[in-house]
Amino acid sequence: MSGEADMSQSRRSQGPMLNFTKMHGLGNDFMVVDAISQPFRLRPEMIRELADRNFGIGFDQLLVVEPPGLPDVDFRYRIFNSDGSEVEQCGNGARCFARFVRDQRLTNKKVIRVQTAKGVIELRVGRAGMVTVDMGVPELNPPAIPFAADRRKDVYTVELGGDTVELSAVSMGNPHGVLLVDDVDTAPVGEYGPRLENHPRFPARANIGFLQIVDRTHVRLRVFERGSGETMACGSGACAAVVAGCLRGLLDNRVDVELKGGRLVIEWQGEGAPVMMEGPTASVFEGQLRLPADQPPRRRKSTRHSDAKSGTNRQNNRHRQPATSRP
Ligand SMILES: N[C@@H](CCC[C@H](N)C(=O)O)C(=O)O
Repeated sequence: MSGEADMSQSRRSQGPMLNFTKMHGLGNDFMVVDAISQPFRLRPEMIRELADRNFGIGFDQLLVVEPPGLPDVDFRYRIFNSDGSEVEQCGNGARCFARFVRDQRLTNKKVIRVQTAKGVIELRVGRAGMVTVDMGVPELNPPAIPFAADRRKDVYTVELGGDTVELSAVSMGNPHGVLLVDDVDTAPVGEYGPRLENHPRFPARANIGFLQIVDRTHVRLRVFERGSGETMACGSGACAAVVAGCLRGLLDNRVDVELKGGRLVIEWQGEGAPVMMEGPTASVFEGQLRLPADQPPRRRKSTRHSDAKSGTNRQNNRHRQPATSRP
């Protein structure tokens, strides 16, 4: 399926066309763009317009594929929330990213190393669209999350305008607060989500997870995402929730996380170990949209040559600084 979006009503003059792919991981949906062959510039207000589900394409996050800026890394991965803010991590997006770079034949590797704003993550492509992501070691030290606290604890008490809530604070590259609830279906996601997202104890804002323990290997989870609102699934939120549940002694090392959009398998062996996330990816349609006129020059089109040694397109292996897309 393919389509063309005309976003020209908000534009004075018209620029080149941009190819994109609409994808999702358990209903957490993305617009994914190859900015290696199509360097582009989008301002935050344009991202907000494109993300709009009535007036735009509609997505939770925009994912941008760029050339890496480090040696021994295949790509750089940039993530923008639907409010236009650039963020450090997106777990469901990372799986879709892996599928996208293979579908677009930007690489034929099955293990792909990707530079994010918070370090390098490794993506492993499996069968039938399944991808496993090494999401790195969770950060629990309050200033690094960032979360305001005088010392590290597994559970913090937070004042919320007259109420008090208990939450765990975890960074998976991006900040998360995780609350335990009896039943996700009746959890106050719409009320507490935005208030905790913007709580002064999370100076960079946060994603807020509502975690129901079913048993030691099975949980249910809803996540109110920073900059996007409640989504059908949040991969980094699922990782943070399992870390929080393990820290409280409630979970085993391998847990099925049931989200509105489906199920992820999360594994964590404990302090100092990376969190592994396994789940599906889906490609929905390809489209084109016309960019505003103020775009960086396009590179000359050339045939893609697969590098026999690395498996990644040679063009991509040049370590270019700085970023080619500047939303
Ligand atoms: N949907 C994501 C997380 C996207 C970023 C998040 N909203 C943030 O601001 O940190 C996931 O699957 O992890």
